[in-house]
Amino acid sequence: MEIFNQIAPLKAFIHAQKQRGKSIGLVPTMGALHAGHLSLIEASKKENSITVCSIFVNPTQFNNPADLLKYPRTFDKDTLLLEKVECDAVFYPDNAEMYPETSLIKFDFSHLDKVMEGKFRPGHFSGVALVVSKLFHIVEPDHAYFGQKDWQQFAVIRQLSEELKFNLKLHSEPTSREQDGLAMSSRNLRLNEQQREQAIVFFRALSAAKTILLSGKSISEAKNLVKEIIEQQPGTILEYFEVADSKNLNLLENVKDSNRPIMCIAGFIGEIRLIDNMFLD
Ligand SMILES: Nc1ncnc2c1ncn2[C@@H]1O[C@H](COP(=O)(O)OP(=O)(O)OP(=O)(O)O)[C@@H](O)[C@H]1O
Ligand SMILES: CC(C)(CO)[C@@H](O)C(=O)[O-]
Ligand code: BAL
Repeated sequence: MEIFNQIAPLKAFIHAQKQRGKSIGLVPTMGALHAGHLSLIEASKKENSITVCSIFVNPTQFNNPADLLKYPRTFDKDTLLLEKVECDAVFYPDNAEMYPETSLIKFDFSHLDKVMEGKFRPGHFSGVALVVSKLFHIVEPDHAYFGQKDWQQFAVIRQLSEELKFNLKLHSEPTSREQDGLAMSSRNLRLNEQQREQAIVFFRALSAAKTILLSGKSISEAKNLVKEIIEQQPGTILEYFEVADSKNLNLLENVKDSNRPIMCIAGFIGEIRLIDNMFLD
């Protein structure tokens, strides 16, 4: 497996592969890899001759400096995992390689980045869009793979890719879960044993909301139920629970107003912020 810290040699590698007619799959990550990330690598390997995984903890997408500081960094373990699944190349740049001393560009996605994650993490999606644009420019992939767990991120990147005419196909892969249902997440590494048990509350709340929504109850009844479930679990705080149209992210008051509604949740276990989501079908 090739490891690149710099853009120029990575571009030369990609160029040589493309000249040989190889297709390129890109899996952007922030490292601290888990089975969810590896499922994206597997998906890319199935459809491409060369898979590139990027590992970069992107400072411009962090609205909370403590979150950036404490973000898990496990590069040595990550490379072992990537070797094991036979990823072809890793791009592991530092901040200076990716950003000028002063970064000025900001993105605004109108409604798409004003709700849910965008509302509670101002500037987050601007930072995501900026770094993903850079990665798409550098790697020029034929396919790029993202996880359903960050559904709003996928909607924003789809808009970005359409508007900027990136010539690639985007894929959203299903959320990999622990045995008890907890969505795998790099931030789970920060949970202590008790918090790890408590963290299942978000999956439990989504599952309970799905059951009552499918039985015909209203979204406001589902919101009350979710609030109740989270309040009953000590050490946890609900930030939001919303039901949205999965394409345009309009928040719904009635599930019948969308062809494919998705329930999205975010909250804190102690100071660790986690998100999850579930489709209603
Ligand atoms: N459980 C999962 N199953 C499938 N894909 C996932 C999962 N968790 C994250 N991903 C995807 O992996 C890619 C990289 O995500 P990232 O490195 O931020 O990991 P993460 O686990 O989401 O970390 P965190 O949420 O703590 O930032 C994203 O496209 C993300 O949606
Ligand atoms: C897409 C991404 C790698 C951009 O930094 C990040 O937001 C993530 O890991 O989901
Ligand atoms: N997986 C989303 C990246 C973030 O939380 O910043």
